[in-house]
Amino acid sequence: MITCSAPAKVYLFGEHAVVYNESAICCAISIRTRVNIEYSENIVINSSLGTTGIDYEIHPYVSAVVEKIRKKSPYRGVSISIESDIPVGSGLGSSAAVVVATICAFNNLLKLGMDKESIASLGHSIEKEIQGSASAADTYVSTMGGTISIPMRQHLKNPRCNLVIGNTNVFSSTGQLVAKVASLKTIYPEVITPILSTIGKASLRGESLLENEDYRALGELMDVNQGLLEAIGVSCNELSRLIHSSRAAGALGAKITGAGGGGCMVALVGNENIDAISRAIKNAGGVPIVTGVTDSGVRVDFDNE
Ligand SMILES: Nc1ncnc2c1ncn2[C@@H]1O[C@H](COP(=O)(O)OP(=O)(O)O)[C@@H](O)[C@H]1O
Ligand SMILES: C[C@@](O)(CCOP(=O)(O)O)CC(=O)O
Ligand SMILES: [Mg+2]
Repeated sequence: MITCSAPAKVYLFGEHAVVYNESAICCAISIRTRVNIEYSENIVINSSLGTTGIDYEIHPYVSAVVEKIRKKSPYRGVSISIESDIPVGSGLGSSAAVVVATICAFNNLLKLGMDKESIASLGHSIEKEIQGSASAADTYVSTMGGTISIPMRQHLKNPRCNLVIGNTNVFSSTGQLVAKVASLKTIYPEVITPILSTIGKASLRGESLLENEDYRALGELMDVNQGLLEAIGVSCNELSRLIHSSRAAGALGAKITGAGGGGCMVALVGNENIDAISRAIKNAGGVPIVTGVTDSGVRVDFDNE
């Protein structure tokens, strides 16, 4: 049996815009998905979503990994069992974490010799295939850990601040939200393209603010980024309520993380305000998760093969 795990992520800047090659800043966070794998007679995939074989309805991402790896290196069967602390369909990159941890598990079981760059790259091609179109951000950050600017794939300083996430518990599908932005961009290219490019500029400015540890300005620009996400139609009442409540309770900045339309927001928070902001999120109907950045990307947790 082999167990590999990979982290969730939040976007400080740049979701959606990054799909169009604009800049983004992502942080890997200390919430993980673990994938156990062992040889078996046939293919079994077990998770909180159900127990299946190759099944693109229930387990599209894991099924795609199983089939892609089989083409690279044929094997008879495996049993895959997934345990995850990452809420599914909520903007924290559960799809990327499960893809990357599953590839890593195969890499060790079948001794494929893939390095982290090739794990991230195969992960990205699978996100693209299942999601329709996808940036490299989620799979790259989940593979490498830390704070990373995309598309340059540069490691940045981790923010020395807390991240308080608020989950609306409203499920959203990344593929659908990405398609919604694509459709707006096709209908109103002269309006939507500059918004996406302004998000990219906020992210680039965010890189130097992070370097200088100017968290007040970083938070202010995260709020600007949120305004632009509202403009492209990826927020919702529940998210806006959590975002405004955490700002009122003293967050340095607060915005959606990930695809939006439900799922999670993230607030940048100084030490003194963690409790007040968690309470504000709860009172506004959300579930708070206090977390921080992890440098630990995908890793092998257990291997007795
Ligand atoms: N623990 C898990 N086990 C199996 N599949 C998972 C798991 N977590 C996520 N997935 C897959 O990822 C999909 C959600 O991905 P997505 O819509 O991109 O949302 P997000 O990545 O923001 O959580 C799920 O519908 C499922 O196919
Ligand atoms: C909206 C997007 O920028 C991020 C999606 O993140 P998540 O799947 O909602 O965690 C899409 C992408 O980068 O592929
Ligand atoms: Mg996803």
